[in-house]
Amino acid sequence: MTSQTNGQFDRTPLIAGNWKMNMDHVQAITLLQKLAWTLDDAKHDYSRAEVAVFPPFTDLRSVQSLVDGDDLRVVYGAQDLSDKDSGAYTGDISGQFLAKLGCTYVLVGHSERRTIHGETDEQCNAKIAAAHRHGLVPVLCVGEGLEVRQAGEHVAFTLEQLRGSIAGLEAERVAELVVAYEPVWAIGTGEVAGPGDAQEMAAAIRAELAGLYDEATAAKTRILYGGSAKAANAGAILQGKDVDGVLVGGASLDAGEFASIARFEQHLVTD
Ligand SMILES: O=C[C@H](O)COP(=O)(O)O
Repeated sequence: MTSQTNGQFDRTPLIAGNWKMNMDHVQAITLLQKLAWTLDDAKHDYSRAEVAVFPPFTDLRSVQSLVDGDDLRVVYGAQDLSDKDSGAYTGDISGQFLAKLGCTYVLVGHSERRTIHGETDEQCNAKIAAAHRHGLVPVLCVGEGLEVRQAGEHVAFTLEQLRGSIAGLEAERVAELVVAYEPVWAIGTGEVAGPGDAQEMAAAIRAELAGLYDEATAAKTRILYGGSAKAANAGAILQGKDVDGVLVGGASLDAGEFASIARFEQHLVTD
């Protein structure tokens, strides 16, 4: 079956699991092993959907050992990074350390970082630069809260976050960037934006990138949806032609459920 999400632009869908502050390093091994076995059993084709997990920092060395030791195809990243490379920044984690742990990706500006820790677009911008200094691909999270959505200002709000976070970025960096649209009101609530809402925002983000850069660059950026995504709704969400994957929180803690999301092509509604 041809992927309906990325066909003409050859964007490989990304199914990303953000474990948030769940799973210690022992539990991480069990969860990742189960996920890899489930995908292997299903003969998952990773070229049709890339699978990434984002464990807590303290799990990353164990995850690296398992991935390297068992030659797993699942890739991984961290949930945050410092905008600095080293120095007196107690509690912060350098992108240099993440690169050394084999991370491919790093989340930047997740709504929980923005709302709980007060991260600004300027800080996200500096963190994206730090990620690039260390060869990590940033997954930039943007999205509006409920009041903004109810006021009908969700597109303008989200695009402003996008512009602020990527200011000054070169086109080739934008082409490899992953943007995750996560409406805050849909995170961990069971409320899921409709497939139409996800596609509306993904298209608006792509159009904004095309305006800031050019069509060819914007056509390469992968845009994900996040917020109460699960196997039952992933197929519909991923029907959107500009939606190139999902950033999954709660449902990524269940290996079977997350593997089923990665196998979303089975859930696509075909004519
Ligand atoms: O990073 C993931 C998002 O915050 C979505 O979380 P959720 O799937 O638990 O709603």
